[in-house]
Amino acid sequence: MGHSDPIWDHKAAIELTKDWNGIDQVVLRSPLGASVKVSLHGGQVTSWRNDRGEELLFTSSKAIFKPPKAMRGGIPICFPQFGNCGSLEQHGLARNKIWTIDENPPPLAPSDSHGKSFVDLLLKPSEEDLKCWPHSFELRLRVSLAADGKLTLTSRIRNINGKPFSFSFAYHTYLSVSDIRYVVFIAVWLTPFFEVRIEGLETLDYLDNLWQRERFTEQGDAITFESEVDRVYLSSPNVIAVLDHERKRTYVIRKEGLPDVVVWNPWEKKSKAMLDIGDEEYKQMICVDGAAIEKPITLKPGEEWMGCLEIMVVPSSFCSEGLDSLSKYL
Ligand SMILES: O=P(O)(O)OC[C@H]1O[C@@H](O)[C@H](O)[C@@H](O)[C@@H]1O
Repeated sequence: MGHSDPIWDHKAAIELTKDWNGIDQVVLRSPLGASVKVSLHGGQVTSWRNDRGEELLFTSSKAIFKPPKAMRGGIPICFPQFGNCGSLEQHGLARNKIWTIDENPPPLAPSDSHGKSFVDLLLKPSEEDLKCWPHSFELRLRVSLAADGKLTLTSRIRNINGKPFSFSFAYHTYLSVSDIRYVVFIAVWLTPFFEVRIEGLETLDYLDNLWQRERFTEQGDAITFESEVDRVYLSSPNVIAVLDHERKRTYVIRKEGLPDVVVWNPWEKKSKAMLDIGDEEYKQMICVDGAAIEKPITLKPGEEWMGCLEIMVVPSSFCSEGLDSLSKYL
């Protein structure tokens, strides 16, 4: 755990508390009052607030905060499997395990900690895990909060010894948005625009989980929401944006080592069938995950992979500044 700015009070920046289940969680704070909560259950970020105290991640009011299942919201980590593409439990084992705090992590680039509050977590397989997935790995996660409120998650996966292994990975990021169904009419153009849209995935190929992972090509301008969506966009640009006109804010997302983007919203029928999400809550959330799914990552003994996700929230007008311009906030 650390904070690299000696002027900022270390104790105020990082606090170890218990979550609702009595499981350890780490609270990171920025000098201006932004905060992040990370539970040792799953290494899951469960809250990210800006300096006005507004929650930026979605958590279901019906979320079940009880191990061994991950709670519905925040940023669960999917590893070593995404979805049900494999023999493991849905989305792999990492999100359902108790992680530890890594007091002595191998160094990262100075930019990963400079001016930030951060914590390093570690997951190693138990004997039980090795029976389901017989690979010696170390999964390290650094969660950091910058002074300007930017959230960064850096994961490193190392093959400790033995045989090569392959895995998929995703930061299953639940963003909190205004009603995704809303349409606004701009008087000048008289064209309907959705209040919430994703930019950066136009013209990409995607695998549609609602069509047995068949491959399609995105035709629309920006991605908007009118029904259930469950897609893996392939080989996307490293910066994408989620615009929320109603709340006048844009999530700018940059990823490294994570070529794919999962976009998921369960919509009405599926939400009603799920125990841990309110019937109407699908309107207030979208999952936009930085992921490596289509081409699993393979590590030989001793090799390490790194996947990083940065999210910044910036005030926005209705018209996007364009992704190149938005990148300057990261
Ligand atoms: O209910 P879970 O296991 O958290 O998964 C939620 C959803 O996660 C998405 O990422 C998957 O693409 C969906 O198919 C899945 O339904």
